[in-house]
Amino acid sequence: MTGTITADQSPVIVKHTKHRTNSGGSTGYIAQEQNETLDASDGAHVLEEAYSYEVCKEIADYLSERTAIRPKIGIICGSGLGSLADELTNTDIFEYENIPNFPVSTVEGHVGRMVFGYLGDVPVMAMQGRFHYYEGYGLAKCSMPVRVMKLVGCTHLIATNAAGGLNHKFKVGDIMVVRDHVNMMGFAGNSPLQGPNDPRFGPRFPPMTRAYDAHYIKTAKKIAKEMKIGSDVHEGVYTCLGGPNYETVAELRMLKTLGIDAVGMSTVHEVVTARHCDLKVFAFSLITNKCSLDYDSSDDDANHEEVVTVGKNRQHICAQFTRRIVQVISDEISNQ
Ligand SMILES: O=P(O)(O)O[C@@H]1C[C@H](O)[C@@H](CO)O1
Ligand SMILES: Nc1nc2[nH]cnc2c(=O)[nH]1
Repeated sequence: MTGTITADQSPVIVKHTKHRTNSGGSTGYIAQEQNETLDASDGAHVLEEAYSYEVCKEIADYLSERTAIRPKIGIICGSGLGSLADELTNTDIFEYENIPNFPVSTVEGHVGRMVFGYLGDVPVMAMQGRFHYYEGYGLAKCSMPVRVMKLVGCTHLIATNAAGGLNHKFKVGDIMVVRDHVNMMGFAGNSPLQGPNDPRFGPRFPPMTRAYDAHYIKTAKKIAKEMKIGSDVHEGVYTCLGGPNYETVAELRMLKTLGIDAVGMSTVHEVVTARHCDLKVFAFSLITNKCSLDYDSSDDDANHEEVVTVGKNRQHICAQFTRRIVQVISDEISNQ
């Protein structure tokens, strides 16, 4: 049975409230409609969009009240990888536009719906479409669904993305299991955790040294061998840039020098948010294009059509890979 939950079943509409964090008297942790720039006399501070614990809880409750599926694993489908969610059975589907306070997906290859269902026999919730900074959403808004997953009851996040390969060993269509990330946007002072901290989600200063669960990295490589795709599956370091433009040759050379194996426009802030609220994380990149480190190779400019096409071509293998990891995680959760 597949159910699509429509807007008319939605009594819960929570209005975002504009709020200045320096106005005193409250936590300053209230959802905002849009970025609000305070002038110099107000402290010359630009506020990010933030969703309060209460608003995230309302979204989580909205979903949980409309499905009987109780997932422990949340999945984010990357560009061209949305068909992962099409593999789910017995689904309850929520269009983003019908979920109170949810943003909408504006990128081709991101359908824009939250799908609850079963991958094999494991209940999961999957975002068929994520939110990117370049769409005009702040990082807190891009990552808000991760907190919703936590409040729905998830203990694990699987994040997938399409990325450009910098490591010369990577071929188009390969999978890079994310070993670690470099938070370039964080270096520039942009974090999904910016603003007042709500300890119900997690601590003010969360560690990131073990952001990607080493056990699942090992498990994924074992699964790859069992699937006889061991030589197509690598381990590496991912970084997210703001986009939407792809990188210059000089930027790519710099990233490679920094030890980065794949570059994209997502995932890092979702993982920071997930670790803040103590979700275990597994992530992988589908290498959809090789990054040009050479000015003469003008025929291999990155483009989104190629990204989505490679995603579609590799959807079957990515879905199988994900399904097997989900099964292992689920077995381990049951045996705890
Ligand atoms: O959502 P992901 O990170 O998979 O999408 C990547 C980054 C950009 O959104 C897009 C560029 O082609 O693909
Ligand atoms: N930033 C970035 N994102 C991507 N997503 C897919 N390919 C790429 C790429 O080459 N660069």
